[in-house]
Amino acid sequence: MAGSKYQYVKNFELPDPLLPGTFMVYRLDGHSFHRFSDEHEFSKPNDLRALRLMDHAAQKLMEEYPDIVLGFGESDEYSFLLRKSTSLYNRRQSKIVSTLTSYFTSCYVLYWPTFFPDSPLRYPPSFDGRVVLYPGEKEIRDYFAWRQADTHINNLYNTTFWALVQQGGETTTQAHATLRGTISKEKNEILFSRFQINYNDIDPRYRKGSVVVRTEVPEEEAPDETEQQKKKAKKKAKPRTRIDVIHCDIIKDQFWNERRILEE
Ligand SMILES: Nc1nc2c(ncn2[C@@H]2O[C@H](COP(=O)(O)OP(=O)(O)OP(=O)(O)O)[C@@H](O)[C@H]2O)c(=O)[nH]1
Ligand SMILES: [Mg+2]
Ligand SMILES: [Mg+2]
Repeated sequence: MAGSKYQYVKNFELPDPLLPGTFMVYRLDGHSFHRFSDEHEFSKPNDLRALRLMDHAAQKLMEEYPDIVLGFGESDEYSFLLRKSTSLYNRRQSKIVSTLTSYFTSCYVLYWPTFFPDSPLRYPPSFDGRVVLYPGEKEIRDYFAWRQADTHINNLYNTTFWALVQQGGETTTQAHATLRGTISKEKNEILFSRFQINYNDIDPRYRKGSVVVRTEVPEEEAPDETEQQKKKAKKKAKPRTRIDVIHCDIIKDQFWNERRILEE
């Protein structure tokens, strides 16, 4: 059937497949969260509620999309690694980016009241999304190292900045000036000598960001299952997994050696 005379316009919709056999990293970032965090009075330098909500939305996304093998979050952003061989939506770029971004955003809004029980949403938050393809394991390791190094740099800066303002009585302009041109060691020294803060004692959640991984669940760890559920679970070829949020180093080899993240 030829369809209607209008149908030719469909030909303007071009396919946008992502190169097969490459690693796909999908990253989203809160749109204008500088304003959003102000309007919702996020605490400075880090708002635990907001970070936990991001982590929760990331876990929900990974529950929905089994092809995501790793997540990493900091501030208003999250990165997700998809299996190299994923055929999610036939690797159609816009379909993947728009659906994942929309699902994460919906989760962020749906679970907002759980994490902000005393602070209703004042306007609808939105996130941008993108996919970047990487050819090999080295680039994937370096990508995640880049994001975690960024977490460290930003957190050290923000922690020192807000200590100068909140505890040191400096104005934000003065604090900017105090920190201009300082290296990490100097920020650590300001924190320690002026505010008795040992940077390494700060919660790893803030220093390392959030790492979301699938962990295989050994059978004895699910004690409330019935015998029938246990049998059913055993029958399944795939081991059962749990989606955990941890705050560990992902720059060194150990994390990657302990897990089979980069395997098919
Ligand atoms: N107070 C506070 N602000 C936060 C927190 N997490 C993120 N933000 C804010 O969110 C911003 C995120 O930075 P960006 O993503 O670079 O900037 P943006 O304003 O979202 O702008 P675009 O991403 O370009 O749309 C930070 O600069 C902070 O203003 C937090 O835990 N506490
Ligand atoms: Mg942003
Ligand atoms: Mg950001």
